[in-house]
Amino acid sequence: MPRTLAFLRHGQSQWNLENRFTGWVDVDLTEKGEAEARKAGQLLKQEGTEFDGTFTSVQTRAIRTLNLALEEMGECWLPVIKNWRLNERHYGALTGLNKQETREKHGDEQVHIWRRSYDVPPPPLEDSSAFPSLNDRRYRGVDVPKTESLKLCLDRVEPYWNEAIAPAVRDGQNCIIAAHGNSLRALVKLLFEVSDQDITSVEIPTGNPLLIQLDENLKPTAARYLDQDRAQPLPGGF
Ligand SMILES: O=C(O)[C@H](O)COP(=O)(O)O
Repeated sequence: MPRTLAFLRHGQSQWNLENRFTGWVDVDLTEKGEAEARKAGQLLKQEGTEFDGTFTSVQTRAIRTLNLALEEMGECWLPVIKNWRLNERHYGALTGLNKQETREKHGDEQVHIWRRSYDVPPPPLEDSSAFPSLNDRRYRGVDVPKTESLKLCLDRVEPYWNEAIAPAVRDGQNCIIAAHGNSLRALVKLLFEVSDQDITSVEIPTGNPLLIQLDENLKPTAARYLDQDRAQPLPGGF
């Protein structure tokens, strides 16, 4: 029995608009981001897939994107499971900084390494940072990272895939995963078996559902973005 997964990156956030490194800071969607989320819901509805379950992070921008999409789909009743392991990659000491100003200060190459290399994390967030997550009660009992490369992000996403999402999919459920640019890149790397090198050029557009068909071994057999005008190249020849 084929299974369908929909990966949905949250719509534009306030700090996407301001071009700031966001990571674990809980910024909300802009009006454009809300519209992107609704459009994603319309596209998912047109597609006609019957979804059984949904997963998201504990960050407002992903949760609201999912809720707005489900509202458009007329499927607000679907179960939603939230887990910090689907959060955005932690941007360490870059958190809150403007991406262009950071390029001007450290150079394009260094910033590209921080943003897209597989295993080079940005410098750690300092304890004096204005953006601590440590005391946030949603992270009680969580070993809150001080920085993460994509590899470190995958290291905490993968157990959640194995323990929560994969069993549901194996069970025959079609699932939506509403998350973030880098936690979804981590899942794309895992599912499509993308090399450490090739994952550096994978970009996932905001609010554009990526529909993936999986076989019984959870190997992708087809994948496409529902909004083809805003699609990005996919790994694995899809
Ligand atoms: O956390 C962020 O700043 C964004 O959500 C993802 O940013 P990136 O494209 O710079 O990795």
